[in-house]
Parts: sequence; C-alpha cells; structure tokens
Amino acid sequence: MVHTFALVLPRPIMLLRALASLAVAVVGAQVARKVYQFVHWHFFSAFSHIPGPPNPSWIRGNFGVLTLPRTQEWQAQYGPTFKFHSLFSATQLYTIDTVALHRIINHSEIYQKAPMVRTRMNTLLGRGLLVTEDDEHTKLRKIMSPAFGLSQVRGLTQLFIDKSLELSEFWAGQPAELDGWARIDVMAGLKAMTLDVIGLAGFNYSFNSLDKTKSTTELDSAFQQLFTQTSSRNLSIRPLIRARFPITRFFLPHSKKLSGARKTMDRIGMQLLQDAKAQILSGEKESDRRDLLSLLVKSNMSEDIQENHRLSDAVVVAQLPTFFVAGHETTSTATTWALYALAMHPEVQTTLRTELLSMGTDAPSLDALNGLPYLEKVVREVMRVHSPVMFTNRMAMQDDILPLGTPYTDTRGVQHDSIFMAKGQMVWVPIAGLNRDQRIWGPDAAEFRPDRWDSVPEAANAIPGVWAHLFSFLGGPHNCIGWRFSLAEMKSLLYILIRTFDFELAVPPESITTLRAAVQRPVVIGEEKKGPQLPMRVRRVQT
Ligand code: HEM
Repeated sequence: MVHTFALVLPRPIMLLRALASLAVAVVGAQVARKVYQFVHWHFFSAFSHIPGPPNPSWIRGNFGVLTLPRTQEWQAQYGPTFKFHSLFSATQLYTIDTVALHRIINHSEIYQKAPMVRTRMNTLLGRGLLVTEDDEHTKLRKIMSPAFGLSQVRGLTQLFIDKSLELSEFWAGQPAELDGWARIDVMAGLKAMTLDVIGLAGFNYSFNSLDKTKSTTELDSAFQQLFTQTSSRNLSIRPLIRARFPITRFFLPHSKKLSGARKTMDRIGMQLLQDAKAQILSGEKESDRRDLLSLLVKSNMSEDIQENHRLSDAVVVAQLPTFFVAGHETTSTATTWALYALAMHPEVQTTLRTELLSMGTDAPSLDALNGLPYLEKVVREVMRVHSPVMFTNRMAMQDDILPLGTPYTDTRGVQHDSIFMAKGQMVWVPIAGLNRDQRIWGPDAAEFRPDRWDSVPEAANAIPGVWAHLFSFLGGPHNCIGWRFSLAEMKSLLYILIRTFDFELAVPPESITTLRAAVQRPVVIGEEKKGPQLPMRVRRVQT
C-alpha cells in the first residue's frame, strides 16, 4: 500500500522527501559524532584526567568567570596547564607553557582557528587574511607583507605624526574649565585618529573621522554598523547559532543591518579597486608602490595565473573590513591604556615628557622615535600589562602530541610531559596570561613598571612572540601583520600627545573596568551602556 502511494507521488515531492531524509541523516551523523566526542573526552580519554576547576554550569561551563584574575588563581592552583569547561561543557585546554605554546602557534597546519570562529568572522568581516588558513593564507600573507615591512612603515611615520597633531588640535579646541582642564573621552578621539590612519595608509580612503565639520562618509556609517556587530556587547544569538550549527544557515538569514553594511562595504571596496586599477593602467600610480591597496591590485591584475598569484576582485575587496577593524581597534585600545597607565603613574608621565621634549622637533622620523629609550620602555610595559588582545583560541585539526616544558600531574597522580590532543580539541591561548606570568616577571608581574625593561628576565626569552619578550602580537605564521605599523603609530601618538598635554583620570580609578572580550577596552562602572570609554582631564602642558 505504502509502495503504491509512493509511486503515485508527484516527482518534486519525492525529491523533497529524499532531500529531507538526506538532511536528517547528515544532521544525525553530526550529532552522533559530537555526542561520541563529548562522552569520550569527558569520561574515557587521557584529557578527562587533566586537572582543572570544577564545572559550575552545564550550559555556560566556566565561561562566565573566565577573567584574567580567575585564570591566574587557577594557574596557582593547577599549574601552567589545566583544563576548563567552555560553552555547553565542552572541555578546553588552557596553557601558558611556552614549549606547548611554541608548538601551537608555529604549527598552523595542526592548530588553526576553529571552523566555527572562522565562520563567524567571515560573516562579519568577509574572507580576509584573519580567517584564511593553509595555502590561501600563505599566498595572501606573501602578497601583503611588504605593505607592513620596516621601510614602508618608515615612510608612513609622517602620516602618523600629522594625524596625531590633528588629534591634539582637536582636543586643544575642546571646552575647558577655568583651571584649563577639559574633560575628554580619549578613547573616542584615538579611535577616530587610528581609523583615519588605516583608511589612508591602507586604501587611500579618507574617513575624515577627526574632521567634525565634514559629514560622516557612507563607508564610515557602514563600518560603524558592522563594528557594533563585532562588539561583544552586541553579540546576538543568531550569528552564534549559525556558526555553531551550519545547517541553520539555510533558514536563519543574516540580520538586515549586517547584510546592508556588508553590501555597502563591498560596493565601495569594489569602487576603490576599480579606481586603483584605472590609475595603474593610465600610469597615474607608480608601479613600485607598496601600500596595501596597490599590492593587492597588482596581484589582482597579475598575469601569473600558473603560479596562482592572481587575486580575484572578491578576495581584494574582502580585505578592507578586516584591515579597517584589525588596524584601528587594537592600536587605539593600546594607546588608551597607555594614557591610563601614565595618568595612574604621574612620575612616569613626567619622565617620559622630559625625554620627548628634549627632542627639538615636531616631526621625528621612525628611527628618531625608536631611539628614545624611555618611550620604548613605556610602550613595552603598556603592551605587557595591558595586552589589548587578551587571548585567542586554536583547534587541533589532527591528532597531535603536545610537548610541555613543565609536566602536569593528572587526577590519578601520574606525571606527564606531553598531552595527547585529539582532532577537534580546543586550546585557549592566553596572551595576557603569559605577558603577566609571575614565573617570568616575578611577584610584581601585574604592576606597571617601565624600568623592569632595563634588565629583561632570562625566562622571557622563551616567549614565542614576533616582538621579542612579549606575546601581545602572537608569533608564528599568524602573527600580527601590522605589529610594526602599530608600534610606530602608537609611538607617534604618545610623542605628540605627551609633549602637548597633561593627562589625569576624570573618574575614580576603581570605577574603571573592562568588558569580557578578546579586545580589552575600558568601561566606566554605571555607564556600561555608553560602551568603551576613558574619560580623562586633559590640559595643555604648563611651561
Ligand atoms: C596594539 C595593536 C595590535 C595588537 C595587540 C594586535 C594583535 C594581534 C594578534 C594577537 C593577532 C593574532 C590573532 C590570531 O591569530 O588569533 C593579530 C593578527 C592580525 N593583525 Fe594585529 N594587532 C594590532 C594591530 C594591528 C594593526 C595596526 C593591523 C593592520 C594594520 C593588524 C592586522 C592584523 C591582521 C590582518 C592579523 C591576521 C594575521 C594573520 O592571520 O596572518 N593588527 N593581531
């Protein structure tokens, strides 16, 4: 009877039924694999015997309390390597063991950003450098690296200085009290300055964020829209579900705001690309230019198809949002923390100012900036104590034996000098945790003390960072491509701002906290709705 009925069903319905059965089978297989992994890792694998804090919630795991002080307490209790529970009680390895971290960040064929994380980034920012892996990543990195090399950054220093001067003029024009102090949210100004810089330096695009007389550009509005979506306060559940359960992407579309912002960015990106191509073809643009857009466009126009060097239009356009976000958010956060630290340590602010004022120029070269020893110590200490990017994660894409410098003792009392990482296992890479590790920096590791850089502890040599002795820009093939750019920009900002202004906090220090997110930005307790900010009292240096 059933057979007869099936035979008379119209073809489209039979097709739909077959597709539905297939979808159920695929989802069923995925769920079964996840359940198997979960049970195996939790109860039967060697991983299940790694010590770590108890799991307070099956849904949130230890996620709700995963702060720097808490992880430091766990380090003291369980050692540099332990296990914790993330969302839905999935186990995750935490390690500040430099031998293990060295392998994790240098073997990017084994340890990669988890597919779920990449999907989420892809949705927000497009298929930029941040989300690519393997050959695609190597190719992009090779093309773009010259835009961030020393000689290119040297050439950009005048732009960093000019934009820093523009910011200082903007602040100098803010209404002040009778005593000369003006109350300013320094983070807002620094964000505007760094966005202007990456727009011009990377893509020859003027955001004009600092020029309040000009109206906001279309790209700026789209960017702000996109940016609020990337902020941790605005994480809606929809993208998380889409990233975690790929099948839901068929029936859960992106939010309208996000789709609209992405469309605008893609359209303007395409226009910038077409303009740059036309300029190159007409000979208006010199062919040896090494700014990011020129390098991307040259690869886009390359005839070297055999070598697979040609980049599609879509890949070029996809780099814009990535660089706009990665290129301004972090540097503005780092410089905000620098001003915070200098306000909290007035004696350091005075010493720095004396050094900077000893230079008789408003337009120092990069070499001159790099030749200022106290500025170097201050910047290093800011990047150590206030690492703007707190952490990142990696997933083992294949089984691996992870070596450890410091063995751990499992819950049965057995000592191990390595960990078996099964394919799919996640590891937390604690950037700030390692930068403040007391085993390296001593008991005062959390204190801001620039003079500690006079004699770097021997143990800091083991930190596998691209910028020696610090993990702030990570290391290995995915190290921060913009690290030199960022340091030069930050030094230029401090050079101009500290020579021009005195800085004090405008709110009590205990009212400043941070949101729990990968990028640590300050917020004022009671004013969380305003988002990240740092209100300061700013006054022209009294001579
Ligand atoms: C203080 C400033 C900065 C800090 C602390 C910082 C930190 C980092 C870190 C930790 C990573 C590795 C992320 C991971 O693999 O999980 C990274 C990657 C990256 N950063 Fe930065 N960054 C800064 C400034 C910049 C600037 C100014 C740019 C661009 C102009 C930039 C562009 C990128 C890009 C494109 C990547 C991806 C690199 C790759 O995967 O090959 N960053 N950054």
